Amino acid sequence: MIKTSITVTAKQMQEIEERIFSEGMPVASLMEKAAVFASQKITQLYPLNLYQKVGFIIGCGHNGGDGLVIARELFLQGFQVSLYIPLREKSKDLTKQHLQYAEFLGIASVEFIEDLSTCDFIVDCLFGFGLTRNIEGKLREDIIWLNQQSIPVVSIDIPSGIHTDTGNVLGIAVKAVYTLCLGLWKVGLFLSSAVEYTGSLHLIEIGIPESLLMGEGIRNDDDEREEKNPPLYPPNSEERKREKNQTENVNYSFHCQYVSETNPRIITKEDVKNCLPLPRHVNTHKYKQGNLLLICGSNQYAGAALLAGYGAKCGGSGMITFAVPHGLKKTLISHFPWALVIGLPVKEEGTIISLRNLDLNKYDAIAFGMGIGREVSAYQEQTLAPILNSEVPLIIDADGLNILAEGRYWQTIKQRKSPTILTPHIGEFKRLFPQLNLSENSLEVLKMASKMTNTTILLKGAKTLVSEKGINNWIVNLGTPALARGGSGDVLSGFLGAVIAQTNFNIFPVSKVVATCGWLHQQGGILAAQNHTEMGVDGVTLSEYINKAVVKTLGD
Ligand SMILES: NC(=O)C1=CN([C@@H]2O[C@H](COP(=O)(O)OP(=O)(O)OC[C@H]3O[C@@H](n4cnc5c(N)ncnc54)[C@H](O)[C@@H]3O)[C@@H](O)[C@H]2O)[C@@H](O)CC1
Ligand SMILES: [K+]
Repeated sequence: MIKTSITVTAKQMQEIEERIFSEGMPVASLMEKAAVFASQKITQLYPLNLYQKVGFIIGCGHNGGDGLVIARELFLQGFQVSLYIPLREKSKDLTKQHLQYAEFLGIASVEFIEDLSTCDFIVDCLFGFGLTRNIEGKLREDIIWLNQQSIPVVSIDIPSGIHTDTGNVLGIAVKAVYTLCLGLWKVGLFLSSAVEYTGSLHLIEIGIPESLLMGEGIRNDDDEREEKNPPLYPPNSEERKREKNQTENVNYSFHCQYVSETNPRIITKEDVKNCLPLPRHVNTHKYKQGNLLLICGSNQYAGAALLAGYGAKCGGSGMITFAVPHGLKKTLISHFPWALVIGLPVKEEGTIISLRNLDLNKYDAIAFGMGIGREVSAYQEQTLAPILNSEVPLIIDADGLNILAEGRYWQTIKQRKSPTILTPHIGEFKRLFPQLNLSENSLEVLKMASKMTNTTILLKGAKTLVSEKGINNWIVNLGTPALARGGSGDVLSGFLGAVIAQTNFNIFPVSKVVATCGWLHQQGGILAAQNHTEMGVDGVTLSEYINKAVVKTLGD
């Protein structure tokens, strides 16, 4: 269902609702529907037998109107309801009407927010997508007070104070335990500045017709599934490489009158299942299952090469070759007896100084940079330059990104015909693109960066974002702080490399496969933390759980 995966801006949501209203749906009916469904969710989360006293913070717009309908429903079910209505005089007509009826029913209003201090939970209906300017004055004080209480807060549509499009905090914002988003996901909910405010996210289905969201060019999962097992090619055939690896702005997103094709989609479990290189063709062999080259490690950071190897192991590629400092060869072989290990020359400090005469084009994917050390930068002409000139899908991570940040190779990258995937965390992103201000609007900045560099960027953070050339954009709506640990990124790069090596980009857009890997990486972290706590998720454990995440996802 496209409704559960698309994200919208405030303007797009307004336009969609305007259309629904212009086609005959009364505004009050849509509000009633949204709020009644939201009230049902609230009573599931806070059943009356356990939670009797509920407070509402009611704004002047339709978010406040929703709040009054929810308050009415809960009151009629027997909850003790108190309303705090700081902007009463400015209320919109529909909100006023619901207020009048609430008062008729005898629902209590309180004068100060502090009067809600004895509530079992509070419902935040101060502002929704109509918030346009910073929250100031008394309202600001109210939200500061609210955030200091230990009373759980449920935000309706979006935590009041969060910008619907950028996720930025407009002065101050409510910290919710749950956010019940109405109808369609508001994009700001998934952006890093909003993450600590939203709590657990739930989408409330309000019956927005799918026909309004569909349009020409939608590629649905069934199309993809049919094409998933294309004819098998002889190994290393030039024809296969050309077909498989070169993508010319393939755009698999939807075209809809109201939602831009560049709006990010939430990667779903179904997307993930569909993008995995499974099931394997019965007549396959190792060179048809992806030939991955990992160029990684230094004497100082040998562990990064190992962790990339563990990540690659769970990505299932048919052949894995490590190109590492020759001093690491024995260690690598002892961990990965099934892999080929090529020793490369190093300088005294233990960093790779040349790729010797590696035939890079014979691989199906290359992952470069994990633990290579910053000193490798001095040898970039012998290391990074030939890699960028290869005609192979390429993943660049860690110190590989730090070399890129020196800025000499953007032109070469832009001209690459095969996919280039960058996997920075926020600090690396800022070093790569010092001219861009990530905190202003992280999504738009990411889109801009991937567009101007002709790359796919996976931006690591509390929520992972993926943008391919600014066109195909994805949000990974899963995350765990258990992965905030050295080595998690190396595992991801290896895993990505192994999956990318098996992917035919004529069938799946790079961005979707990258988001799939990001999703499984997080899901692996979540499952690992469930069994080992957030303290117990080291890189090796994580890699085991990525495989468990694959098994669980396929079984669900
Ligand atoms: N469009 C619709 O009819 C529907 C909207 N729904 C609800 O309506 C919400 C959007 O309603 P609105 O467009 O009325 O917007 P809001 O309820 O978010 O509030 C907008 C009001 O707040 C005022 N305002 C904005 N920033 C302010 C600030 N910093 N300080 C003080 N006042 C400020 C505006 O002047 C306006 O009066 C959604 O989030 C959702 O909860 C749902 O009921 C479903 C139907
Ligand atoms: K709200």
